[in-house]
Amino acid sequence: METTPLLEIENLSISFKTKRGYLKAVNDASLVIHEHESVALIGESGCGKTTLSTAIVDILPLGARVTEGEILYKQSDGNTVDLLTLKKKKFRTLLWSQIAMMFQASQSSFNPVKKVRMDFIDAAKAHHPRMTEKEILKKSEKLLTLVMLDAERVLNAYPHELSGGMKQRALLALALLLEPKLVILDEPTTALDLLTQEKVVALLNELKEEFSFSYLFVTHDLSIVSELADRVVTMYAGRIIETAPVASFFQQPKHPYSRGLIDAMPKLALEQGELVSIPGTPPDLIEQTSGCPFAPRCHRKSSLCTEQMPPMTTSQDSQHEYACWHPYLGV
Ligand SMILES: Nc1ncnc2c1ncn2[C@@H]1O[C@H](COP(=O)(O)OP(=O)(O)OP(=O)(O)O)[C@@H](O)[C@H]1O
Repeated sequence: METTPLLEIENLSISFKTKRGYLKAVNDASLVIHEHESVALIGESGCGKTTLSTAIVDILPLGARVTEGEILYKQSDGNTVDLLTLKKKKFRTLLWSQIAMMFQASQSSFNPVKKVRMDFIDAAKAHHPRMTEKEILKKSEKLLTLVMLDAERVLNAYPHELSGGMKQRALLALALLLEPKLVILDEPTTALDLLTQEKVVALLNELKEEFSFSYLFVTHDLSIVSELADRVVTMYAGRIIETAPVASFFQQPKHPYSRGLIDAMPKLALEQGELVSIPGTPPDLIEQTSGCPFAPRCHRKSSLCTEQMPPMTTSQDSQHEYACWHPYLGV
């Protein structure tokens, strides 16, 4: 595995201004994505996955503000820039050409009154004005075929003429058009039926091999994580609480929350026996407490847990990083 960092998120905090006060959706999060690496961001609903990933591509929702941190990106020319302080114009040149995204809401990003071909042509022309339409369409056809679509039909269709699954795959082809180095996918398979899900996961793996880019993908589905990720990052209450290589994550999760997620996973749990859900619900992120945010739901907690937030610790074999006073060690 190549270990050159492509994206380094350092001590990132993001708050939403709400009627009840500031809600800290991302809290001091640090995360590295290496070149050619596929990283899965997991955690229950509302733990900050989408907020963190939208910050990378500068599409934070209204009311959200980065209060601290850096997002360092190594550009194709080798220079590193902080995406958070980059001028808008420069940022736009990076977007799609080096960093592409496919978000839950992005199915509606096709222009509803134009044929799909125009989205491909406009995207390519914006970055490569000298590319001819013929060249763009040839490349688009190749990519659409790769994602198992009838290229001619899709390019000549209006978005509403395509099913959800077709649109999702067409978006993937569009995201790859400019050969980005990093692709950010938010719930890439959520809108798809099981069979199409399997195809898309297989396809994402193939595409990664063919184009050797990096993925950051957000998902609730741990079975996809096991098939697609090289490394897993667990978030809870806006914090990153564990990161580990995928095999080690599933075999020996250190943080009780990661273990809880695995035990609550139907497909994986059934093979091993019982399926157990995590009691309770994530905390209100407006009320920040000093201890570990998972403590109220954790069966391993001690008084220390409710008093002090555990620091990020590296496991003895250097495989895991976890923030827990009472991790599962030697399992
Ligand atoms: N527009 C908004 N205004 C106020 N709070 C928000 C807004 N969007 C998200 N939040 C809050 O920020 C926190 C993190 O939300 P986020 O959507 O990033 O979580 P998530 O892990 O991606 O959840 P999901 O898996 O459901 O997409 C949650 O507490 C959520 O309620």
